Amino acid sequence: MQLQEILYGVTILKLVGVTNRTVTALEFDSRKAGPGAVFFAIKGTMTDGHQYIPQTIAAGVDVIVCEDLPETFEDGLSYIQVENANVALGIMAANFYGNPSSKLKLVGITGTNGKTTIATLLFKLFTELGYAVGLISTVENQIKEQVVPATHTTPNPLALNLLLKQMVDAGCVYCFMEVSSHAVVQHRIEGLTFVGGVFSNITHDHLDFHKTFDNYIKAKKGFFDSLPKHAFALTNADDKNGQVMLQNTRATRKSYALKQMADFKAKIIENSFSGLNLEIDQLEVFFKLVGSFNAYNLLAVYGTAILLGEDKMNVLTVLSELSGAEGRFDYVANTQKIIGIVDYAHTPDAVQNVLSTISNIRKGTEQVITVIGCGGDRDTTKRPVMAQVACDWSDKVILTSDNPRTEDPNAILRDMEAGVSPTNRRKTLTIADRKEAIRTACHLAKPGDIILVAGKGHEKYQEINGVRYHFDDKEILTEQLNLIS
Ligand SMILES: CC(=O)N[C@H]1[C@@H](OP(=O)(O)OP(=O)(O)OC[C@H]2O[C@@H](n3ccc(=O)[nH]c3=O)[C@H](O)[C@@H]2O)O[C@H](CO)[C@@H](O)[C@@H]1O[C@H](C)C(=O)N[C@@H](C)C(=O)N[C@H](CCC(=O)O)C(=O)O
Ligand SMILES: Nc1ncnc2c1ncn2[C@@H]1O[C@H](COP(=O)(O)OP(=O)(O)OP(=O)(O)O)[C@@H](O)[C@H]1O
Ligand SMILES: N[C@H](CCC[C@H](N)C(=O)O)C(=O)O
Ligand SMILES: [Mg+2]
Repeated sequence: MQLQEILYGVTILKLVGVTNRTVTALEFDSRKAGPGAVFFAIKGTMTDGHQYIPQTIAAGVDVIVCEDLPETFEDGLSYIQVENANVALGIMAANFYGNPSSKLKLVGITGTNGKTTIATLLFKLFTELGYAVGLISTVENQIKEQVVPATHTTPNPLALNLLLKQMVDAGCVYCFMEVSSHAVVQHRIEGLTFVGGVFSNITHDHLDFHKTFDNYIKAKKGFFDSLPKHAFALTNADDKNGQVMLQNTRATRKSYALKQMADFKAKIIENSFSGLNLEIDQLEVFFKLVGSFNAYNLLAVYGTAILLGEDKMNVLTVLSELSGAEGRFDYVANTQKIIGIVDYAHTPDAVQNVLSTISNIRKGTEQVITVIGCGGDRDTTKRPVMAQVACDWSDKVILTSDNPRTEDPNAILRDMEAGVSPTNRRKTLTIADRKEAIRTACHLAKPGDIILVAGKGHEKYQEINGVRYHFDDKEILTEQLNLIS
């Protein structure tokens, strides 16, 4: 492809060299760049891509996109100075792959909790309704029935546009994708055309990256600010910041809520371990998903489907048959009727939602035993709060490791313990080995008790010092529950 075609829509501050040259690849990692590639020098959180420019030139790269031009230029090469290399990467990645997002109907879902659930339900719903659909999510990406492993919630612009192109080539009509706050700030979604945006909620998370809650709100809002006029923007009116999200959007504003006036309304009639009975748009429907927070997710899915022109009855009929996403309120029971629940709750709000759901459903005498840890190299301020919430809502809590990544697991546990009040201390144990923690919870449980293993959901690994060891909460919980039955 010609460089000048790929540059369409990019604001160039300064150009050195020609643009009528052929480009065969785009790359932002010097270690992968070679002849025919354009190298993007990105200022990251760990290092500055500009320092690798000489290496990429030595490897045969002949086009450099950067924010700071080098002091000297090599003959025959092209240097393109832009204000923000991430923005240029997004736009050029979209151009390079033929702007696939404009060739299907792309809907983005953002918010602290619920993105995977909403995106996955939309994927399943539209597939059942007979469409060819794509999915981009934390658990996995999908091109119709083909599964493509996910590395991020929202992939980098190159991986993202390649996936979208593969979806278009496979005949997909819709794509439902999660839009993380990191993706908005790092412009991973720059250059994409959305037909709709959905907001789930915003609570405490990722303050290591965004620094303040205000910045975090702005990041999520940035997605709605960038939506085009013909798109819809569907928000949760019950969330304190639901309206803020849509303040400056050009898109058509729509809302859903359980408590406020909204375009799409629902009421919880019954919430049990077998599912949710909702009154939705004056119809009473039973859904297989458990927990009042899922009433919001279901309503968001319903609203989106209606805004995309689907028939109300068809949507509700299919939706009532669907199960949720893997590792979200996933439960197993043994012959002694001990219930084990695996859930991806990894924020204070999600932990509280899951535990309050359990507490609303249980009959009263059973104990709730929670096994919980916090990830390393992530927001440290959520650690004591998550431990506190777990203690406040459980009869026993076992603090354990999540993905320590490069941190000392015991240091993470000390941060969590700081949130445990003196009165809660007597119901808390600390067992760093996650398998041992789950095993202990199973041994402490009596018939009828409920064990919640929170934080890792669908993850099939535990990351310790850069190595991912096989680890599956549901597998271990099932094995341990069977051993004692
Ligand atoms: C904090 C963060 O989001 N980091 C992402 C970011 O990396 P970065 O900005 O830190 O990059 P860096 O390591 O400083 O390097 C800067 C530049 O130099 C380049 N480089 C670096 C070394 C070298 O030898 N040569 C070279 O060219 C790098 O390729 C990069 O272009 O850009 C990279 C490429 O796109 C991502 O892989 C990386 O994700 C890391 C692995 C990550 O863990 N991200 C998480 C926090 C994340 O994105 N999570 C969200 C939300 C999760 C959720 O709540 O669902 C997600 O969307 O997944
Ligand atoms: N609407 C909701 N409100 C509050 N909590 C929720 C909601 N939906 C799901 N949760 C809780 O949050 C956890 C994560 O849900 P889900 O994976 O759908 O969210 P996510 O936004 O995709 O998370 P991530 O940012 O990690 O990808 C669930 O396991 C559940 O405990
Ligand atoms: N996708 C989120 C969730 C992490 C879940 C938890 N298991 C952890 O490792 O912290 C993140 O990267 O922050
Ligand atoms: Mg997700």
